[in-house]
Amino acid sequence: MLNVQDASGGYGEQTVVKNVSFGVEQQEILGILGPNGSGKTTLMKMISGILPLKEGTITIRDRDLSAYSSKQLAKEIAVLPQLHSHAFDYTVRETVSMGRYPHQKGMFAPWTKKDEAAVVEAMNQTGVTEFEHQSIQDLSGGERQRVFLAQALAQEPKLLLLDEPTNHLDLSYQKQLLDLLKEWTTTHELTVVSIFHDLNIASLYCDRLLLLQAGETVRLSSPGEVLKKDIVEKVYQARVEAQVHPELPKPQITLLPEHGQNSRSIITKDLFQISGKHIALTAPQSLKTISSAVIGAGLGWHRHFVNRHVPMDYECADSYEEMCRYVDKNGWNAASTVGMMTAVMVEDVVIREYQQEELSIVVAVTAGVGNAVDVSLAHKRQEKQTAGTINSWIFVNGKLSDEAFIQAMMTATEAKVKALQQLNVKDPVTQTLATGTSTDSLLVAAVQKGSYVQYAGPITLLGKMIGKGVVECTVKAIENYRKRKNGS
Ligand SMILES: Nc1ncnc2c1ncn2[C@@H]1O[C@H](COP(=O)(O)OP(=O)(O)OP(=O)(O)O)[C@@H](O)[C@H]1O
Repeated sequence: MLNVQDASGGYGEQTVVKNVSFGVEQQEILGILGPNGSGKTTLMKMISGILPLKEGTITIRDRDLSAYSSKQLAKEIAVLPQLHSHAFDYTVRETVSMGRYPHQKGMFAPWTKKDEAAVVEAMNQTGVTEFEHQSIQDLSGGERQRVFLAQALAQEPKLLLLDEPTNHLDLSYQKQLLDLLKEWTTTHELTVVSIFHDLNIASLYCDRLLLLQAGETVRLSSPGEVLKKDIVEKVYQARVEAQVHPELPKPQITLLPEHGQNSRSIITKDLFQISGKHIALTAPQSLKTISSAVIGAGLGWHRHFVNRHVPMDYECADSYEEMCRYVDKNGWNAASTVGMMTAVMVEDVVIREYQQEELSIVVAVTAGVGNAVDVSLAHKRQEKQTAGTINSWIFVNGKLSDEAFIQAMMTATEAKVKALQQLNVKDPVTQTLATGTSTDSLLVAAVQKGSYVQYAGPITLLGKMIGKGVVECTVKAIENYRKRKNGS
């Protein structure tokens, strides 16, 4: 559709865009990214024919840009420039109707049914029909932006050039506008080239990205290949992290500000509060967590940690909601709490501290083995899940990588199995060695300050402490449980 070959351009003597080459397929969305002043708008001006090339060629449908008359070009390309505050005193309908100009034959050409249909569709699709008879001067920035998009769409272009289209739009209209463009690429065979400052929006909606720096191409590829931590950090001169999107295989860039959580918070045994109803810990600052808890599960940042006693026959249609209510009622905020449940007596918890070199951890375990399970034979069992019994918490006074968080979960799980072996705990149904209970839960939480921990497998510094700590605490917690059972 569009082909840019070795294109250079700029203003007067100054060459701003240098030797840029790329092609855009029909129905593709190409995003142009780059820091302020990197030449994005200049390149757009070159593509739309406003700014002549100093070198190279640009073709649209294999025909050189210079071979098109301005009216012919307007039938192919529509441009939505960056929104400016000034606007003429036209109504919304008049403004959108101007988009039909390239399709009209002569000054006094009749307004055709096709013109009317294109204007109505464009206004409907962009949600501006309700303002149809209002002056665009009376609209908000976001509403005006949608009117100019409607004008561009009414033009029925094959190629749409956009400069920061989501500027001024709230989240909902950003999504609507970009969903609409994506849809038009298939329904109207539209091709889109758009400048973006928001890297994450560009990642979500663009098929490919062109990243510019000082007028030159840094990279031209899929979002996954362009939005890499090292590339973005170098080009934008900012600390970032590239993370996964929860639903799509598209990277999302998160800024890492220079201000972090200030003081270095250390988790110690003294922070635990144990009552007959629960074990609770409120950290001085939020901790990064990974857990399989009832609330606050998965990856997150949490400040409150609760392991709550529930009766053996606890049954609730929505234990998540019920647990949130319990946590809120007790004065913690459910959104910042990792909450677990256990049927064992919480007074029997075992909490111990471990330290090696610069690194320290606190392990807390509540354990009961009434519903112990041999995972290898669990497929033979039919009974329902009951409240969790072996709940393990591991607090790390260090900074963990993502790998370390996951390896810490694995190491802790292996250690728990070892504790059950040591005590010869059996699955009461199969009479084979148990590997856990039916609903065990695990938390790894880290202060994310101090010693950096890249790995947490069994023979790493952290892994060794987790291995020793979880085995010792689990064994002791099961002994406490057995003592109470035999004693009662
Ligand atoms: N009309 C002009 N005359 C002279 N120089 C210009 C003109 N327009 C832009 N420039 C210069 O060209 C360079 C690139 O500007 P351009 O607007 O293309 O950057 P950009 O990547 O779109 O920036 P931004 O993200 O800030 O919109 C800048 O150094 C700018 O000062």
